[in-house]
Amino acid sequence: MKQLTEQFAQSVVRPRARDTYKGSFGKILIVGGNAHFGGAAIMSASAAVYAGAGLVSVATDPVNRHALHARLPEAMILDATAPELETAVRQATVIVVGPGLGTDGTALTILKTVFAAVNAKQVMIIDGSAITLVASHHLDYPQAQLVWTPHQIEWQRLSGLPLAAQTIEASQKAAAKIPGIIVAKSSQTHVFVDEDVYENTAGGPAMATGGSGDTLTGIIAAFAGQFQPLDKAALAAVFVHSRVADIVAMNSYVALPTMVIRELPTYLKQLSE
Ligand SMILES: NC(=O)C1=CN([C@@H]2O[C@H](COP(=O)(O)OP(=O)(O)OC[C@H]3O[C@@H](n4cnc5c(N)ncnc54)[C@H](O)[C@@H]3O)[C@@H](O)[C@H]2O)[C@@H](O)CC1
Ligand SMILES: Nc1ncnc2c1ncn2[C@@H]1O[C@H](COP(=O)(O)OP(=O)(O)O)[C@@H](O)[C@H]1O
Ligand SMILES: [Mg+2]
Repeated sequence: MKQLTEQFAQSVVRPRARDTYKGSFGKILIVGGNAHFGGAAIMSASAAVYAGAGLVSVATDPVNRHALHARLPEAMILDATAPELETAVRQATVIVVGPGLGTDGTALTILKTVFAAVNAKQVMIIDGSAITLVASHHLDYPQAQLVWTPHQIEWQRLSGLPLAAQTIEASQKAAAKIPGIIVAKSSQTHVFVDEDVYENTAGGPAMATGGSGDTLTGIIAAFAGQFQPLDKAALAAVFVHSRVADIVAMNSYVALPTMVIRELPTYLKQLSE
């Protein structure tokens, strides 16, 4: 098993080249946030912007429009149920689907539209409700470069492994049957990439608060848009998310997602130097 360390993240997060523009750092589309879980999409999008993504759009329930614009004017917005969703998916380089999407009929229709529109060159991060929908509706895996970010119950749904049976060996076996990178989140997150297992060395119980996973999706998306190859970008994102939470937790009982997001640019600057 390999360890995810700061040294590794440092090798991925490099200073920005001078001859660049916003299009150099990824065009991210976040698909999520129904009328109840708008915050999840806002946290994912905020994390993407603060982790350096070039352009971020959010396809969400229109009820979230004002909240998103007020919290994050850097992001663009579209109605997830409108025909523009398909075009937005085609134009993105990285798509996040699932944070706060919900699991009702509308959510399923949105997810199917996204899966049908992606192509093999695009990166897609599948999280939260989208994982639950894939498992419960036995959806075909989409043709894209996939990163799955299940928590333990979502991993149970996707892999069929009950929580108590989720040993590293069993999870690795199950991960091998699913295309893409699996970020199996828990108090001890493991990442499965091809034959390799990576163990996160950062993070702690201050992260046990709603929205921590939504935040991780935005960081992975931003890194996928900025750094290659995808496996290194995703691994570095997992470490950075937890490390920044540890830094916040030095002076705070809980590492709220909004606090972690705010600290990202400072930590990334230090890491890149
Ligand atoms: N502010 C917001 O809008 C938030 C929206 N969220 C969204 O809500 C949707 C449902 O996500 P949930 O994860 O709550 O729902 P799930 O339907 O996946 O529920 C998980 C259930 O399993 C239980 N559980 C036991 N062990 C667990 C473990 N190790 N990790 C996680 N759950 C464990 C929980 O108590 C819960 O009852 C997702 O789309 C998610 O993105 C959440 O991220 C919370 C914050
Ligand atoms: N006790 C803990 N120790 C370390 N990391 C934790 C702990 N509790 C939660 N986390 C991290 O917080 C995140 C929670 O993700 P998730 O359950 O999907 O949250 P949400 O859906 O509410 O955003 C994961 O990255 C997980 O590893
Ligand atoms: Mg989650």
